[in-house]
Amino acid sequence: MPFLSADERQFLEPLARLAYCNPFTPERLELEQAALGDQYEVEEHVAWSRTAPEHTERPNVARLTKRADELSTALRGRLADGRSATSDELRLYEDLVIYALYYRWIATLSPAGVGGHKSAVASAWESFSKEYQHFHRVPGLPAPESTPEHLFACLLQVRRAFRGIFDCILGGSMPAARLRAMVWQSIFTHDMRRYRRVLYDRMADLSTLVTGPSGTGKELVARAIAQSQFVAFDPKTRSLRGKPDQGFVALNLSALSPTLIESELFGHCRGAFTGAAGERSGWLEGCPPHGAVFLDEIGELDPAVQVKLLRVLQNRTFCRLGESAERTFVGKVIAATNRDLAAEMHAGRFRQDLYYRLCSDRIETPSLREQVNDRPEALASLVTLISERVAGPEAEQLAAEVQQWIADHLPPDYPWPGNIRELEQCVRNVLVRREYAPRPNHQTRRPELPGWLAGADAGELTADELLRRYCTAVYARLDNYEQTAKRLGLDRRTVRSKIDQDLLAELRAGAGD
Ligand SMILES: Nc1ncnc2c1ncn2[C@@H]1O[C@H](COP(=O)(O)OP(=O)(O)OP(=O)(O)O)[C@@H](O)[C@H]1O
Repeated sequence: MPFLSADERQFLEPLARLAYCNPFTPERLELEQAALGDQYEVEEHVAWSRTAPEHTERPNVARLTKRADELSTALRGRLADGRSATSDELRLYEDLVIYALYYRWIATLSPAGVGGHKSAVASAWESFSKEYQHFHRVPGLPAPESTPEHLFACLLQVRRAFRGIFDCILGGSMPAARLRAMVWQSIFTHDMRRYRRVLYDRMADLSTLVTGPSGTGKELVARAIAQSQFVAFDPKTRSLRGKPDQGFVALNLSALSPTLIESELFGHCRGAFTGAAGERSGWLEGCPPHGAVFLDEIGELDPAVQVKLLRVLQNRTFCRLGESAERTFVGKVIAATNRDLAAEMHAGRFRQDLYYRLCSDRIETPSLREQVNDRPEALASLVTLISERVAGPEAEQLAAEVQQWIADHLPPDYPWPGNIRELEQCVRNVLVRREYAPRPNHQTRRPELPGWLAGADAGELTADELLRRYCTAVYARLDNYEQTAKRLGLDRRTVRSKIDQDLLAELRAGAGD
């Protein structure tokens, strides 16, 4: 008698593929349907879109997990009774156990557990490892492909990635759904089995380039990828070997001069430039193996810094400004631009070798207009989701007011040049003033450089003026002398003496823009 009945095999084969599929693609629904057969319930919403409930709350998933639980127990019993199974049947058994354990222990983790909080992770591990041993310590069963701690770390990562993408990247249109699926693929590739076996700690070698118009979530995507990187689990301390939410730093390259970019990225030693009173480590140095440095507006990077960045991507080495000692970068680079980088390369403004190095993985964020053209209701659903963030329990009423305002005042083909950022602004404006004033010639791209740096770009500033403006700009952001001094590697008194009060007032007034 075969180890698996035809009916069990019919359930297990799609389930094994389901355990490793991209949850943001329609393939997931097809596999659920194939596994459940007649029991599959057609759901009102397209389940892979953002308008659907979280997958643990879906009736089809509840049916699948119930059957997976029952079957894993039954099959374990058969193995313990000495029934022989083919290698293919054993592989299906292993995938079934992974699916069942994920839904029993990982998918139910609290947000603290998903974020890597020690006690929540430790208690999930306790239950998980017990069950894991129960299903795998069966006489005659070959050792599974992964150790329990590695599998646990991978499943926690899957959960972190799912939550990060599902919660942050909004939109119920096909382009938004495709974006979520692409972000998932950037994290795990298209082959999650290979990822679990060999790629999990090599993904930092692949840089990601995010392109798309301003305000479409490029930084959001970068953050979701960074916080979903693999973090190993240590069974001795029963904790993760790193904090998943503490490895993301973002640098806006259009707002800084080449020297300041170098200082921020690579760090500097004492005296490397005027005002560098002490030494300071840069973002590359402080980035953990599971972290990422986000380089926004990469298309505006000065050619001299492009060369140094290429070296980082090729050899993973760099030097602090003013030093010759080589240091190593262990994280991932994620870059973004709303420029056409290929055109920049053809025009000779962007290095070809750097371009190809950055393009190993590309993601394109869709404009809001693209989303609305695909599905007109996408606008209303985005307004609702944004209203939930802004007004909490009063979201429904606010969303209705905003939609009414949009219908009364904007043409149906309004282009939303500022994309989702602009829609957020519109929701907030209607909340506060009951109206929104779109700019007639809304600038979709940022100016080349902010006003406070324009003189530097033209080569008109003295080093002291540049330092004054930079100190003021960083102070305007941090609002604290101590932290500004630390960030800039200067002493507190120097920072205080450099603050330009007029510029500070100007920057503060423009902060809400
Ligand atoms: N798909 C999205 N889902 C949810 N929020 C979004 C989305 N796209 C953009 N936003 C929101 O819009 C604002 C701008 O997003 P973000 O900074 O990531 O855009 P960007 O493409 O990096 O813009 P820029 O090119 O101007 O730097 C943020 O408040 C973000 O939360």
